[in-house]
Amino acid sequence: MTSERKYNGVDGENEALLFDYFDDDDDFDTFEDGDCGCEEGVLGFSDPFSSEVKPRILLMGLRRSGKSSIQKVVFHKMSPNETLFLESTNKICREDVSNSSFVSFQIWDFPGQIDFFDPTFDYEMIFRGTGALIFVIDSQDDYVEALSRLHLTVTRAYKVNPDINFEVFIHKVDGLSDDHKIEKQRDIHKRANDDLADAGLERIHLSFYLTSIYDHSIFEAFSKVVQKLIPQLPTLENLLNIFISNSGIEKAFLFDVVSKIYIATDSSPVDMQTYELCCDMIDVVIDISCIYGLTGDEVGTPYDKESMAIIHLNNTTVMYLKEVTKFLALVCFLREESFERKGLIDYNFHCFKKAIEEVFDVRLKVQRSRKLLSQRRWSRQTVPNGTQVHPH
Ligand SMILES: Nc1nc2c(ncn2[C@@H]2O[C@H](COP(=O)(O)OP(=O)(O)OP(=O)(O)O)[C@@H](O)[C@H]2O)c(=O)[nH]1
Repeated sequence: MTSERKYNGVDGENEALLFDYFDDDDDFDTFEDGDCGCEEGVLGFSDPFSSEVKPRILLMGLRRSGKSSIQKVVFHKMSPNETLFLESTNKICREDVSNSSFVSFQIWDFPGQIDFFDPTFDYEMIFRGTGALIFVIDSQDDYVEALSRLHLTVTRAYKVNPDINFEVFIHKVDGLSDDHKIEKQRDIHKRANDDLADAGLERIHLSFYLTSIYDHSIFEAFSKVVQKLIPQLPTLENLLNIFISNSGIEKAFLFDVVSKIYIATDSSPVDMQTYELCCDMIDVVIDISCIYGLTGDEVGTPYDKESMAIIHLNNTTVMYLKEVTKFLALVCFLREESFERKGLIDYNFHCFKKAIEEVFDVRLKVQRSRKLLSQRRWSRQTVPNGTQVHPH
């Protein structure tokens, strides 16, 4: 479930517009449209008391590095081949992703050609509210320019907000052999870190991922980026560890069904094949349910409380999928002999699900109390006839 909103262009003559929108020191998430001088619907925060500040993920990199394709494939189910026809982005595109209470963030896709460090462009405001900055490097192209751009972006961003997670996607690796991939990663890793060391900024941590939209690597990389932004991650991992160790399960993933991002898994290592099998299983469940699960004129994903699936693989492994919440599914791998105790697994799953609901509840309560607090703050700043008084 995604909603897309586009900003006015920021290249050429429109650059100053963006500066105007952000021309304030406060976090704009709490502003009404009128307060920050933005065009109606541009920022579109209809609830001025909203305390939910969605983590912001920026997609940056040179032109044609693949930023828009990544966004379209991961969040719009666009097939990789269709991205060949994507036009170059000439506006900052913001997208709200809120598939579940846990997976809730904004993605900002930056046009490759903007002069990000133009003095009229308020990059400080953008970096201040950012949780993760994904820098996409086209591995099939010469990456010298991309590396210097990465260095410039990271150092500026770090100055404004040292808490940003810097994620480097070494992208389009589908055309490279395995040896070549590793070699490229090593080279890019070394050069990027050497540049930072030369600038005396060794403390900046860059994470590197080999990605392609033509396989599951892009979903896996995005999963890891998103997981770092989920404050409840250790709790979720802990719950999954307890669940699998008491149920004879070998591996379990908590998936966001729509995007196929896994938001948590137990602490055993993840291998790519297992992850791919989970994604395929989700596709099968959704496809079969779409064909046979809908009764009439219903629209949307036929994923509900009844959704579950069991697949027996030919290597004595069983895959078990169950609905956890409206948007989340648990996908488990276990041996056939462990699956004989399905009753126990289902009971443990019931307890696991309840625990997840409790984690959601705590989050909701925190949000409500924050909202109440900010409402009180606003009403104190408002005189009886409703005119707003700006505090000095
Ligand atoms: N081989 C390969 N091609 C890719 C991959 N990802 C994107 N591309 C191609 O790269 C080209 C550029 O992709 P875009 O998504 O438009 O790039 P962008 O970074 O958004 O470009 P700008 O909007 O100009 O900044 C398209 O033809 C895509 O099909 C990938 O993983 N592998």
